[in-house]
This record gives sequence, C-alpha cells and structure tokens, in this order.
Amino acid sequence: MTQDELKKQVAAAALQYLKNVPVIGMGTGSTVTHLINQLADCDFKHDIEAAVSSSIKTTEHLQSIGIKVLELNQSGDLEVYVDGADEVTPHRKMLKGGGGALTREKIIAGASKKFVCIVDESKCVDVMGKFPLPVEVLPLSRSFVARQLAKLGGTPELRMNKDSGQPYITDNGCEILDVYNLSIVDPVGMEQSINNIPGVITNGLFAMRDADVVLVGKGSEVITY
Ligand SMILES: O=C[C@H](O)[C@H](O)[C@H](O)COP(=O)(O)O
Repeated sequence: MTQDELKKQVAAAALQYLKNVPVIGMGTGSTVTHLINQLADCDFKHDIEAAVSSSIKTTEHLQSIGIKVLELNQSGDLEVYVDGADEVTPHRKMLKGGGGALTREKIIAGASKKFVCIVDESKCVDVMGKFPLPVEVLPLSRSFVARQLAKLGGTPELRMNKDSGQPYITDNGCEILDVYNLSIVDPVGMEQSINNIPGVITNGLFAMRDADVVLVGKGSEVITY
C-alpha cells in the first residue's frame, strides 16, 4: 500500500470514535483530509451537530461537506479530538505541526477528553526529532528565539512560503521556526523548555498532553495502542 492508502485506511478506522459524539474536534493535515472526506459519506454524518476545527483549511473542508463549525469558546470542552502527527512514540508522545496548525491543535487537544492520533506507519519512531520540530513564534521574537533554540542544540530555520518566497504565516498571524538536529530523549522537558522562551507561542511537541489512542495504518491492518 502507498503512504496515502495507509492514511486513508487509518482515517476510516477513526470514524468509529466519532459516532454518537455531537460536537467533534478535528485536526489538520492530509490524514485528516481523508477522514473528513469519509465523514461526508458516512451514515452518521447527520448526527454530528458541529465540529471545532484546528485550522482555516479544516474549517473550510468541514463546511463544504455541511458540518457546522463552532469556536472553542462556544463549544466548551470536547469528547473527542482526532488528528494526525508527524512523529509518534510507543508512549503516545507526538511531534506535530508540519502543516503549521500546531497551536490551535494543542489548544483543542487540551480541551478534549480523548485524543485519537491517526498515522501511517512511517510516523512511528522511538525517539522524536528526525522530523524538524515546528516552533510558532511572534514575528518580532524570531531571531531571539532562534538563538535560544540553537543553545538547546537545534538548528532553527525560518519556514518559508514556497509560492511567495516570503515567511510562512500561520492562521494566527505568526511565524514558524523548524528546528533540525534535535534528538528528543526527554519530550516533556523539551516541550516545557521551549515553551518557556519568551516569544514562543507554542512548539509542536505534544508530550504533556499526549494521545489517548494511537491508530497506525500498517500493511493491510490498523494497529491500536
Ligand atoms: O500542522 C499539522 C498537523 O500537526 C498534522 O497533524 C501533521 O503535520 C500530520 O499531517 P499529515 O496527516 O499530513 O501527515
């Protein structure tokens, strides 16, 4: 199976977690895109009253299939949040934000009782950090934060928008430093240390609020842990 087929397969397995949930939490990325496409055709779509979305892209996709989108301030806490990841460990710690949606994702994850992480097998790692760690920063703090990240052993690079050649701007009007060359042996410590740097909005480690369930598309099956 191709990576995309594995993503589609694991997205299908996540549908069961959204049954009988009136207000669902929805992440961002290509795996979630498959999930929303499948929600459009599933038999319980009309039982879903609304969703809370982690990005403008996901909001537009949900609305295009007829699902109402609420702000988190309107919805209160959620039963279930489903999202992909760029890396996930056997301890269900995740590295996220390859799609730039990390801050809203972390807020919604924090407000959700159950986080269901959906990945293809290529995302499973023992130690995170091979995928560059996204750190969302206030634009005016970018250089200062980059110097602090270098002191932690990383090599930060400002994410660029490939089409415009300008810095990539998040849905929150901020910028992202992608940090290379980190070996994240203490994910909780690293998450806290980076978040303590003034100017950091948040970083892509989901170690303090990790996943409750991980579904992995592997070969012809989906593994749950
Ligand atoms: O900002 C993006 C999110 O954290 C995604 O969940 C993550 O990048 C995984 O995306 P994909 O499902 O496209 O591999």
